[in-house]
Amino acid sequence: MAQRLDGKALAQEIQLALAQQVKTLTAKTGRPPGLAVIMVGDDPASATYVRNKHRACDRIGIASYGKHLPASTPQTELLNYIQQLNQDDRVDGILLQLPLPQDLDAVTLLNSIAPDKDVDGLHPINMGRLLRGEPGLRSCTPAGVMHLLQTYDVPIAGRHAVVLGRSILVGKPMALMLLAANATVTIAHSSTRDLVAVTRQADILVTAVGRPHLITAGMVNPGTTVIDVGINRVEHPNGKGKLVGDVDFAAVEPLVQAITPVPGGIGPMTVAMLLQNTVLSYCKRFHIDG
Ligand SMILES: Nc1nc2c(c(=O)[nH]1)N[C@@H](CN(C=O)c1ccc(C(=O)N[C@@H](CCC(=O)O)C(=O)O)cc1)CN2
Repeated sequence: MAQRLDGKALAQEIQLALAQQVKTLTAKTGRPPGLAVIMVGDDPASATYVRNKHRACDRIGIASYGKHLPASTPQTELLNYIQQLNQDDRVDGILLQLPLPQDLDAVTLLNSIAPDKDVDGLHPINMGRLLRGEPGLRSCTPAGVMHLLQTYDVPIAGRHAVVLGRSILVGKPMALMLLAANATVTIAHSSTRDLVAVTRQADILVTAVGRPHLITAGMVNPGTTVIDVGINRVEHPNGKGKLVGDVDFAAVEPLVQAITPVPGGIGPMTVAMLLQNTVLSYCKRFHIDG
């Protein structure tokens, strides 16, 4: 049976350590780190994630700012609000919760966040730094995957990592982070031919597609570490919703080296990395070693 990589437990450990660090830092500087989360519209899943982010901030002593705005909010109003937050000295991190309502231009809005407050790591400057192997704020989900792999001593250097999905939020930065850790990286996507042949070669398989049961027993090998980034809500026969990843967990778990569950895997690590990025950004602004 595979080793379960417990993201929930690791995220709790990280938050505990951050709480201690934030306490010391706040006593030193006289103000806590600040995070502004902007949510636009009423997507119920996003509302849950944003609420969880505020709660996590409260738990570890980060001050929460930000707003919940109606879906009808004009682009210019949002741009002005982001500018205000860019200039607000209490705010070290700004995050625009995705997805946005269709009428808004997410790229322009994300690009208007000051790069040194971009705790989501999605600004072209931070993406460029990742591409060039320079220090900078890293996207939270792939950073969480790397942290989990490193904590569980999963070998990366020289191994074949297959990343399924090519989004800006996960797939592309994930591939770059694995490459920076000296993996041989393949990015597979909807046009990849013979996907099974590709995934079967993976020492590390990261799937971030958003399709339940995409990864089946025939797509892995006994040495594979499977990282499931998918978060899909499916109907359970009892009528209640259930959260599943991209992997057919019951079928794949007995066949592989290690695997992350959903829930309890990469989701909680994403929030832990967001808090860590906020503290990093704060330390940088105060010229303190983080
Ligand atoms: N601006 C961003 N938007 C979005 C991001 C992001 O990183 N930046 N990621 C996702 C949503 N997300 C964080 O925002 C997120 C998703 C899931 C979880 C999580 O902890 N999931 C739990 C289950 C929670 C539940 O029951 O619903 C788990 O997997 O165990 C945290 C954060 C899209 N948008």
